Amino acid sequence: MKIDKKEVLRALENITVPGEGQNMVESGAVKNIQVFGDEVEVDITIKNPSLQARKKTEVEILKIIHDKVYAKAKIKVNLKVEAPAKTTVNEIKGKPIPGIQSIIAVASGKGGVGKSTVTANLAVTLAKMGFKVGLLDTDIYGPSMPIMLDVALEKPLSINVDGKNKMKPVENYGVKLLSIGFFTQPNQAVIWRGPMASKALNQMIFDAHWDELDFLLLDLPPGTGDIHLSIMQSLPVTGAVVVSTPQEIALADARKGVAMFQQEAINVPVLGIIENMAYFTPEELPDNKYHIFGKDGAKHLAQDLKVPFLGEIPLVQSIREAGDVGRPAALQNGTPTEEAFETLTKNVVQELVKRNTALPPTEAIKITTMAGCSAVKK
Ligand SMILES: Nc1ncnc2c1ncn2[C@@H]1O[C@H](COP(=O)(O)OP(=O)(O)OP(=O)(O)O)[C@@H](O)[C@H]1O
Repeated sequence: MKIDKKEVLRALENITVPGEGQNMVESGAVKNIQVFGDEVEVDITIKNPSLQARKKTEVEILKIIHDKVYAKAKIKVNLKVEAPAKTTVNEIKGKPIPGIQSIIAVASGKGGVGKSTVTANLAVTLAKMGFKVGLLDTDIYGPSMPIMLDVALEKPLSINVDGKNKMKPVENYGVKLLSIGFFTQPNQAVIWRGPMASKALNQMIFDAHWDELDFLLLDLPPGTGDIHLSIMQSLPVTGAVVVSTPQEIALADARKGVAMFQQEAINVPVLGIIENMAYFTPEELPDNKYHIFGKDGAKHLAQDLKVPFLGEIPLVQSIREAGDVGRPAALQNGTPTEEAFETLTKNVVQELVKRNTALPPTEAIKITTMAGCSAVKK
């Protein structure tokens, strides 16, 4: 009996490789077929490396050739596995929050590096640029955003939306704000455990009427603890920025911050690193730069970690004062500070656009274990 190669091909068109949509001929999995009388040799390459997939492929090839071509054919299957290169892109699929285009998490490894100050200024700058902006202050350890946006004495109202009671964010300078700070007494130390905090955060996200937003900024608590994991678990974060000063100990923690977002279980794209307090410029000597905390530390860290460097913000007395009186410095007109925040904000938006064209949407992350997150307290 002489087997016809074309018949073998036709037979193989009836079966697929496990996990691949097209039949194995169409998908290109079948690389070669050789026939010698009643002997058939099939070379096939599959992507799925599991033993089950390899066995199934082999058995199905034998079966279909025996069924459709020749019941006594002597068949040899040469199976090769070529798993696709593991992508470093975000594999997490998106379940976006209706109406919210992008969620940007602002993190810092170390406390006090100016993460909240930078977040508040990013928010008002985005609003000045005409974007619809929301800001969620998730810093359970020290929610400072109500003060920075001068709404500390206000409270979110309850409104009815489609028959449901929703929390209406407080708004100032074109920025909608919800903060843990609205629900605690001003001098009350908030010592919340992860699950409590995450419940409150969930309410501020899903039981709030944010309406349409181009950007929702998240002011994360400092560090890389379980609250961060809780947030990543419940929110489709589009990208993260990490704020650091150029100082060595801040940089070491910023490195941990970047690593936290990049670890496999979280895998949120890092849009870049921001250097705050990059240098000091006295008001009376605006051209002088004193690198109090070191020079270009965060820039070098960004290069080292191969993430974008988003810009530097100087240490300026008026930035601190503006934060204290609740009118972010970026609201100034025509000052170098306003300019610095504008450049920074443009860079963040640019990186976000790049990210959105390169990667799929981020889904709320399903973390089942905290293993691998070295900074998580046991
Ligand atoms: N560029 C800057 N120039 C001057 N002062 C600044 C600057 N950035 C931040 N500050 C001041 O530094 C202090 C700490 O800033 P901020 O509260 O924003 O830090 P943080 O990183 O959010 O802190 P934490 O996360 O620990 O609450 C504040 O008093 C703030 O006004």
